[in-house]
Amino acid sequence: MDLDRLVAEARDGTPRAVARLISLVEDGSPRLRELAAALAPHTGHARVVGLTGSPGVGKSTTTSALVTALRADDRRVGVLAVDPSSPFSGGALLGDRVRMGEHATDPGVFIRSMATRGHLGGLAAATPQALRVLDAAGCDVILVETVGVGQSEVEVVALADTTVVLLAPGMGDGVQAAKAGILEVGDVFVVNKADRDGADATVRELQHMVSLNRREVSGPAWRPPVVRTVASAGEGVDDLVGALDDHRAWMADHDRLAEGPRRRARAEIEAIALADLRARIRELAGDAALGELAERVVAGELDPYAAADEVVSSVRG
Ligand SMILES: Nc1nc2c(ncn2[C@@H]2O[C@H](COP(=O)(O)OP(=O)(O)OP(=O)(O)O)[C@@H](O)[C@H]2O)c(=O)[nH]1
Repeated sequence: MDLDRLVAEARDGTPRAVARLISLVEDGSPRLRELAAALAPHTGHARVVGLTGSPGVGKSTTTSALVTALRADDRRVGVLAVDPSSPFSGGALLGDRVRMGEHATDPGVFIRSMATRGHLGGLAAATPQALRVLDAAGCDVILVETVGVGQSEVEVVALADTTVVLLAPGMGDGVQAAKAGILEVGDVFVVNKADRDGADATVRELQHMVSLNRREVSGPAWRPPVVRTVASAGEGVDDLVGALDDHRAWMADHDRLAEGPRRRARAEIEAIALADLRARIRELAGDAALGELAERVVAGELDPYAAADEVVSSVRG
């Protein structure tokens, strides 16, 4: 496979090339190192918006409505749906095309879901790599959507430049959000299904929680807005786009635009390094040396920390 040609085709906006490159990422291809080098000169343009929220809160509907709004503004859009709990790639799943049906044939939109079947560094490494593929493909905005609100989902959306947390009235979502730690990562909060009873109460509860949650910071702090939407009717979506742009502008004004890319790079480097170390330790596991260390720990001659020190120093060596 000619990687340079694939990258060139992806840069021309060929959906098949983009899809193949993301598959390489997903599968943990041995050529990822080469791919990272080939993509590097063509990245750094896209802004990444993460969306998270409980199942059923309206993430897909909101994402789709956002795509419509961004396309009306002639921005090229990537959508990456990440499911940390699923071993299945959605790349070829019908579900995506159904979910994003109206955008499936728009050449200005790339839609892709991703699992990390073979990727050693897991999502922390795979997500930034997939984002770079979409960035190189010329996306102005990439929407990263996760399924659910568990810890790993929160970690994924926190890799974004702007993180959107969605809630809906009457789901006890505020409490759940606090538990899952998503109040800390939210730059913009959305109360979707604002056509339902209890929307005002949810907005108030959220505004209160967000104000309590504001950490002591030395410099000026961004105040996360709470936006009301009825995504299924497209209502409030322009306000959401406005809030995203406001956050972007605020970050630019405060010289903080590099924070997102830096966070992604850190997560990626750490994940790759850890995966590499783990692989080397596993290699050692087949080795007589590790068996010997285990024997000595069992016999009480060595404590496990000292044994681990020996493993680490032999991996280093
Ligand atoms: N009343 C109302 N219904 C909505 C609104 N937005 C979405 N829905 C409906 O809520 C249901 C769930 O929406 P999805 O967009 O699939 O929700 P999701 O959060 O992506 O759900 P998962 O895919 O399960 O994570 C669908 O039937 C939508 O039509 C809204 O603003 N008001």
